[in-house]
Amino acid sequence: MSVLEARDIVYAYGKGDAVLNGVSLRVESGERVALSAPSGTGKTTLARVLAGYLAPDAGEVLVDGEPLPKRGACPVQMIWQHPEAAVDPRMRLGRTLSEAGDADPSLVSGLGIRSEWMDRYPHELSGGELQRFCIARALTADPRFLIADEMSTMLDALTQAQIWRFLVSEVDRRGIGLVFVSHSPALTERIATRIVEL
Ligand SMILES: Nc1ncnc2c1ncn2[C@@H]1O[C@H](COP(=O)(O)OP(=O)(O)OP(=O)(O)O)[C@@H](O)[C@H]1O
Repeated sequence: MSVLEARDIVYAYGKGDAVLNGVSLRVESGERVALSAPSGTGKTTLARVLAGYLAPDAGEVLVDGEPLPKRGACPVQMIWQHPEAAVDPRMRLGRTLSEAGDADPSLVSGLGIRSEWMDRYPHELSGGELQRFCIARALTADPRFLIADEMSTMLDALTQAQIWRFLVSEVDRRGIGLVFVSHSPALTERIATRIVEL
């Protein structure tokens, strides 16, 4: 079992007021935790801190008691709201995916990724198709925790349902801890094993 801990996180953008002011969170493998708070209160900021994209001004993020590694695959992977901003626009998707390692064929097929998409560039795919690649990449990195920040907000209802169904079965099967942000109470209710109010 793994534990993701955020301890007394303080974060301010630039010289502004702290967006996060002493936030702590503990998530165990197998949990699916929804972060809930009104708009603008720092859910996305916390997600970025948890995945190591932002360094906190104070406090620490630990996985099994260790800080996130500075090099190599991060045990905390993030899935972003806007997949087009999360991939290199000049790289074919097959190469983007392989950068995380050799993707398991069952992962690729389970996410409905078609083989002909591998040779395409990001602008040649829809947002939903691209998000499938981002999820495949995050899972191929073999994370212990996954942070999903409004990952399906931009997608149609059918794609949203497909992607979530697959992701939940995959994190449960692998014992990955999931932290997610969603503005949909129905989705939160269905997916979360625990809701944390920031
Ligand atoms: N890059 C940035 N530079 C300066 N301020 C920022 C930046 N990103 C976010 N903020 C500010 O930090 C605060 C928290 O933003 P954040 O996106 O983390 O909130 P959120 O809870 O995820 O909001 P929402 O639910 O609307 O997505 C907001 O006041 C926002 O304006």
